[in-house]
Amino acid sequence: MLLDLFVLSYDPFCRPIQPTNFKMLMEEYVSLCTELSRNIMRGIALALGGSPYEFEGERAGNAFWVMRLIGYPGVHSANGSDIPKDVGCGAHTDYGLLTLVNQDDDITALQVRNRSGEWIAAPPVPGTFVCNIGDMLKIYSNGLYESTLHQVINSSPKYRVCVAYFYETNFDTAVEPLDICKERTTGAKKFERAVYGEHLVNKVQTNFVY
Ligand SMILES: O=C(O)CCC(=O)C(=O)O
Ligand SMILES: [Fe+2]
Repeated sequence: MLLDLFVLSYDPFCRPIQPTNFKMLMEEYVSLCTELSRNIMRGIALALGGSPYEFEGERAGNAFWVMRLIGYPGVHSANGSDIPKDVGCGAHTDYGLLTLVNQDDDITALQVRNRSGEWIAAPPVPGTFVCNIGDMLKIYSNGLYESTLHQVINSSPKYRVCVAYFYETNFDTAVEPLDICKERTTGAKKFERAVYGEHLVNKVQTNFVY
């Protein structure tokens, strides 16, 4: 994996003070993404047959969020034949509830694995986000929503920027299939209970090997 990574989360002291409007813009962006994610989750809760507020309160009321600003260097090759395949991000599923991916409009690098096991491109659609389902939503919905395997390969000569906003349950939340989702599937739970923070730490330790 080869990329430039900057991670923003709760800690306001981690935010750069240069350029001077960075902090203000990021805070505004995060607040809009949080509001949008909350509304998407309300729509999903309704679609699952629950109340719109199913994922609030104890479940994700005080949502944990992380935002990654990721830069993927462009690939330069003298003869076009030796393009390295490692400028990107390896195959993974996201950890939490939802991810809002805001990617450069003119580079197709994000790929998603479909049900037949093929990798298909998720080309940018200007003015839209790609919305990934995360592992916690897969568990809550008892598999009615799948956390999609995805990867990023930047084989373009251009530097690609992606801003990924992750909307997650509270760190200490114990997540298990909702009754309404069990009833709509086999009646039995397909996934064991997971504490979100433990799942996160475990995945980060196994996904990012230094
Ligand atoms: O760069 C992208 O398009 C997606 C990044 C991603 O999947 C992630 O940060 O989890
Ligand atoms: Fe991801």
